[in-house]
Amino acid sequence: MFFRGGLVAFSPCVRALRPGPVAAMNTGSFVVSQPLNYRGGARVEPVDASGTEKAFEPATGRVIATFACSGEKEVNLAVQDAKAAFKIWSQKSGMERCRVLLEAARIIRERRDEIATVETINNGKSIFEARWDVDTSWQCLEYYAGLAGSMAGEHIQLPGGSFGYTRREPLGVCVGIGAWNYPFQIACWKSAPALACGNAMIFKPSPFTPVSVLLLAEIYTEAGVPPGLFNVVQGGAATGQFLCLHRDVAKVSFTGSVPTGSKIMEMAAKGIKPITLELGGKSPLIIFSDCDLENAVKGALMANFLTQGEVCCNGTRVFVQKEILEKFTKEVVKRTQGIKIGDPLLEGTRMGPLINRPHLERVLGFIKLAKEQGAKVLCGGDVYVPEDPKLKDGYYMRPCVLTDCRDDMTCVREEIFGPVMSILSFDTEAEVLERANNTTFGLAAGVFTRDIQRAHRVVAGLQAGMCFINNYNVSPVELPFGGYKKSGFGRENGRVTVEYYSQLKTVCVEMGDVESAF
Ligand SMILES: NC(=O)c1ccc[n+]([C@@H]2O[C@H](COP(=O)([O-])OP(=O)(O)OC[C@H]3O[C@@H](n4cnc5c(N)ncnc54)[C@H](O)[C@@H]3O)[C@@H](O)[C@H]2O)c1
Ligand SMILES: NCCCC=O
Repeated sequence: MFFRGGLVAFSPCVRALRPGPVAAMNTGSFVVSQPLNYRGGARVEPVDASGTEKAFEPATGRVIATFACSGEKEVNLAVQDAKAAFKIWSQKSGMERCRVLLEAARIIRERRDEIATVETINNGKSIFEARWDVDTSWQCLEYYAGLAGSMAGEHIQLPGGSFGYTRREPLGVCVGIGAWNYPFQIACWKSAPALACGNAMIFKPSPFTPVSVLLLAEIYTEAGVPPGLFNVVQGGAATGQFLCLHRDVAKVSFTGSVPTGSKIMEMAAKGIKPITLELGGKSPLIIFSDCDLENAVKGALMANFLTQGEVCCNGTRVFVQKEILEKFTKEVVKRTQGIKIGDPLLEGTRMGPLINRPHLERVLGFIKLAKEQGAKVLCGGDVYVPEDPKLKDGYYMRPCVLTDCRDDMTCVREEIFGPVMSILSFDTEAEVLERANNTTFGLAAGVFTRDIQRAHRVVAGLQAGMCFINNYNVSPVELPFGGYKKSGFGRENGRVTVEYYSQLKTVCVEMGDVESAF
């Protein structure tokens, strides 16, 4: 059996993890005992290893899995299997691929609570949020299933009855490398367009969150992809390097930090491989005094506190126009203090633990430095110890609101990746636009105003790939997502992502005689 322990303690619509009887998915009892690599349509132990890793349950600090990091031989086998599956899959029509992806989306929907529960246990985000992540995952599969049947080239008429046409062809074996904050969603956002375009994929999750992607691998198999089309290798930097440097890997799509993104780019350059980089951010959220205050406050909390603030596109630099600074800040603090922290599997919880102890300490370090640099803590920013004794070793903190912030402070310049909102005040539109853009990042940005002309004018001036007007951190899969500047390039979601997982072949057809120069 895959998951050991007692009985499932959630809604009756949840099925047991297959294969095997009912799984233990309570906080404090979940353990993974089956292999976490997936190759050729089945779970396997890697044939060689470059060390081992432990995965934790952030809510309790318990180890839930110990696994081997895949070595070069295992990576070679995964590539070999993916190449074999690619031969079959790339020959299927778009409609055939569409049907398989739709079936996978259906199974994800059916297993929504089970997947969300696994994600919550391994990542720490609340079950309430994890269900949203699962929804944006199956929606992504449905979206690209819909596009698969209509991927086509062009026909171009040439002189004398000759013509040309283009074929949109897959790239081959693509590699997906994921971060730990949205493990299941990231795997879906990469694999759905890759598979829809006819590619195979090898996915390497973060070693902090190795578990939920196995459910996706099993679901793809159940839905009917050829064995080897979607493989999982576990490991950290060394395993990632084997993948990126492999001569038979055609493309790498990476989600993670800027320093790692830069290394991926160097490795890809060696093989002239196309890459997609979804990197970090320090995004601005601009609140004008004519906004709907209630919505702006809700937007600011959405922009800062989802997944314990561990969200790449968070709007952590909250610029508030002076006239409403006091009123806005008071309301934000009141609502932040009301966020229910605790066991992430409880229905009422809205903030769980951070991913691990070192990261918690890093986030607390940012807050300490912010105070030293002159910021004022209006609420939170300290360790939280839940009353439930089983949670005492978890990595909880109270969400923090900082004020009296200046643009030169570390908390305003660097990505904290924790529940820390920095409030800054401004006077004019021109001023705030300049300050908002004064960053090396460019992932996202938000504007709250009732003035429709201003909203579009400001958004046009913002140097960010994903801009929100009068909302923040919603993820419709129909819209392209990705960054400007050091936040990366390439896009996930939306129609454009087909371009990043396919290549165009031009065919020139002569209907007459060759006109030779010789
Ligand atoms: N833009 C986005 O869509 C997006 C989404 C989620 C997270 N992020 C960013 O990710 C960061 C947090 O994630 P993280 O801590 O997992 O990032 P990270 O860069 O430390 O690791 C990301 C992944 O890269 C792998 N890796 C590390 N070194 C590697 C190497 N040398 N070669 C190949 N692979 C390597 C890791 O094992 C992991 O799977 C934040 O900066 C966040 O903003 C961005
Ligand atoms: N829901 C999108 C989040 C991606 C960044 O972390």
